[in-house]
Amino acid sequence: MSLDGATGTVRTAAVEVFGERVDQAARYVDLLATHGVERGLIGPREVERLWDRHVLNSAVIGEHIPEGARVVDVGSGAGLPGVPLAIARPDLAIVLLEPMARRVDWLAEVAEKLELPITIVRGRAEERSVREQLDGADVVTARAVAPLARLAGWCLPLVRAEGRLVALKGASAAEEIERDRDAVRKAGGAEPVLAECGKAVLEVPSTVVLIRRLSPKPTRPRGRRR
Ligand SMILES: C[S@@+](CC[C@H](N)C(=O)[O-])C[C@H]1O[C@@H](n2cnc3c(N)ncnc32)[C@H](O)[C@@H]1O
Repeated sequence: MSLDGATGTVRTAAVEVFGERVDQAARYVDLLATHGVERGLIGPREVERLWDRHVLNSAVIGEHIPEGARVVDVGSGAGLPGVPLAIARPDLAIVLLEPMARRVDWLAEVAEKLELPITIVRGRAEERSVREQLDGADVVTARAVAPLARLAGWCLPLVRAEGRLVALKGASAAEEIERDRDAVRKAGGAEPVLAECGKAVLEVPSTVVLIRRLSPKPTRPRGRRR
């Protein structure tokens, strides 16, 4: 399933998105299609659509990530979206956060084989030790980890004030925003914004929900009221 077997559209998109690092992306696709499937990290039926539905779809969220940002990818699993993002955007400092030992081992192997300068941390986003270690990120990314309300509660504490959560979502994104906007606000987020990315290169663009972390309100000095 390297780029040789891909359609012309996918090949053009891959070159556009990954540029001179397209071979590195192809090596990641091959790893997912072989060891990733053997180790149960990706379903066998996904192999046919690794490029468009997983790898390219993940990498294009970089459109919403500023140059040189410090990024934490929560719940990376097989490495999505963090690994394609790291390949497409070497300017980013990326941490992959994942609680399951088996998946952490896989991520470490991928990073080594692809020679990617990413950091892998084992833990859950809501754990105190993880918050202490990783807070202040410019951007937190997540795909298929939790509904928006829970995701905001887990991820926004890791984001610096005025930084953002970029959540890759499917067709349910608009409904999730309607349902969860109050919970997002309580978790310290601004109004969630629905956006598409990869429109110029993908047949089906990726849908993301963007949530800015609000700055804390200044506290009034006590005892000064007249
Ligand atoms: C359905 S998988 C999605 C993996 C990957 N993001 C993807 O799109 O293929 C959800 C992942 O989130 C991780 N996860 C679940 N709860 C988490 C938490 N509280 N903090 C960090 N990761 C979590 C799981 O271990 C799992 O790897």
